[in-house]
Amino acid sequence: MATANRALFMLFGGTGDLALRKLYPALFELYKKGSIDNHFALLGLARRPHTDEEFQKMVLDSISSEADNQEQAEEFASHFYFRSHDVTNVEHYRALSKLADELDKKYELDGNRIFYVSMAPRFFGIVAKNLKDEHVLSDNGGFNRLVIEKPFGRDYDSAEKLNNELTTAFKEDQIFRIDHYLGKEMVQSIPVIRFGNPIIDAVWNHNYIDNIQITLSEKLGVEDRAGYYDTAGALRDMVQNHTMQIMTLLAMDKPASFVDTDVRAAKIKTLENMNFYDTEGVKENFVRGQYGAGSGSAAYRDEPDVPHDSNNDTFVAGKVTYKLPRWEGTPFYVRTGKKLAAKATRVDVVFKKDINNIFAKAYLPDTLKTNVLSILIDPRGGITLRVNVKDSKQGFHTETIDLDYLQNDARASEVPQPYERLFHDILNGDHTNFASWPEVAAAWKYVDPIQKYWDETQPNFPNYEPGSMGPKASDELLARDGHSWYFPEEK
Ligand SMILES: NC(=O)C1=CN([C@@H]2O[C@H](COP(=O)(O)OP(=O)(O)OC[C@H]3O[C@@H](n4cnc5c(N)ncnc54)[C@H](OP(=O)(O)O)[C@@H]3O)[C@@H](O)[C@H]2O)C=CC1
Ligand SMILES: O=C1O[C@H](COP(=O)(O)O)[C@@H](O)[C@H](O)[C@H]1O
Repeated sequence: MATANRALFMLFGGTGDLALRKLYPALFELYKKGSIDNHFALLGLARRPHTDEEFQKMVLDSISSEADNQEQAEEFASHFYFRSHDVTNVEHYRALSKLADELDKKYELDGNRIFYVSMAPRFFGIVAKNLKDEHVLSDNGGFNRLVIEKPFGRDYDSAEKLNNELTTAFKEDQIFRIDHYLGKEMVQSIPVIRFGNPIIDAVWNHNYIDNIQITLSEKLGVEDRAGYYDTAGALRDMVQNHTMQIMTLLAMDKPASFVDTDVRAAKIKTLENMNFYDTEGVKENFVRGQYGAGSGSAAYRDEPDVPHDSNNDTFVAGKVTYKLPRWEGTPFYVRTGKKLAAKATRVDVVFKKDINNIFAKAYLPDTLKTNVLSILIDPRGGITLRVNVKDSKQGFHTETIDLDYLQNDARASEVPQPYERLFHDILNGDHTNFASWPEVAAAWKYVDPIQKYWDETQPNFPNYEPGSMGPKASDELLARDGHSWYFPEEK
């Protein structure tokens, strides 16, 4: 049985989509597992008024598919309180402090407070400042932790400004920047696959690895999020954060230990050692795309709330290289986009082929293929290793087989959702699965010149069909190096 943690959660944006769809179900899972028990309370905050009872009803509805015991669900929901609160109104914070003290006393929370800001990013800084200035932070020996949703800025300058605002009120070790991909089971498995297996650890370098491919592809389009997405685009929405975090876990040198400070140090070194591109580099190494219409599906420019002349990117592919000796000459290809052929988050590690192929000399055609280690993240976790074997026919020929591990239904249903894992880490004060400021800063410094060049040049959009794997330029990017995307695999 896990040790229960005590805390008061203050959720700014407590009636919002994220809170109701993801955060309350995640907390309920922790409650069912005993990671939080009767010593917790959650104060939901938003402008429109609701009674505690109405709010508890919203919470009950939001956890209905996780609840197999109504009594337990109601007991959980009874820990939820609501206050109408405008985050821009300083006076509203004064009442919060008193209420927090009362809840602290009622539930014996040891003064532990978690401030979760789940609202539009323009409010992140002001909430942090007001919490500090209006003395809502606990001062009786408990912890104060600030959780910030994405996006963390829209370029380096805005991210730095936001970070300065946050750090006038909270110290770096009190800030948890959410990247929900870091809460995914198979993303967290990457360091174990690499450093927990000597046979993999030993070959994880440019001597053996030809290239690494990272794909975050979605079947869905922009849906109803054009207001945000059309001002962001795939580069900001998916590359600066999720893709870079996955790539960093793949590229980092072995941390001194797996405690959060050591993991962060290894990640920071990796991010700061990417080869940052100038304009020529961007032109050569990054391509963008936007989906057009096709097979009954609307073009991006015809989606609700998208301007008809939008040049926003719904697809990005790029080639990333490092200054690290481990990766000399080994490119990392990344790709992400909407309205693609499949929902697939995966890593394909393509190994070098043995140049001294003794079989080719003796037995005619060279049918050996490269070894490929695939780490499957979504929709189903798994690992596949492509290896060469002798086929079963007369004579001596080779074929490839896949050594496959795919989570079965039972295992998949046990896997905690990302927000459940991340809440667990926040309660335990573990920063391993959260981005530190230097990581965020380096990622923005990498992405900014790409975005700048794209903002200054006219793309030829739309340039890919829904249901494809993006524009032709994405394939050409790899073809230039004599490579091709491994996924979807040719069978
Ligand atoms: N929804 C999602 O799937 C995802 C969301 N995110 C991030 O999570 C955050 C929240 O997103 P989401 O839940 O979708 O947003 P919503 O628009 O659904 O919710 C916003 C919440 O903030 C409240 N709010 C708005 N203005 C104020 C104010 N001035 N003072 C107090 N409360 C206010 C709203 O209630 P009221 O209007 O009553 O004040 C509502 O509860 C964003 O940073 C987003 O980028 C990240 C990944 C996925
Ligand atoms: O952060 C985001 O992620 C989702 C994709 O997340 P996933 O867990 O379903 O892979 C993406 O659709 C969204 O645009 C982006 O903001």
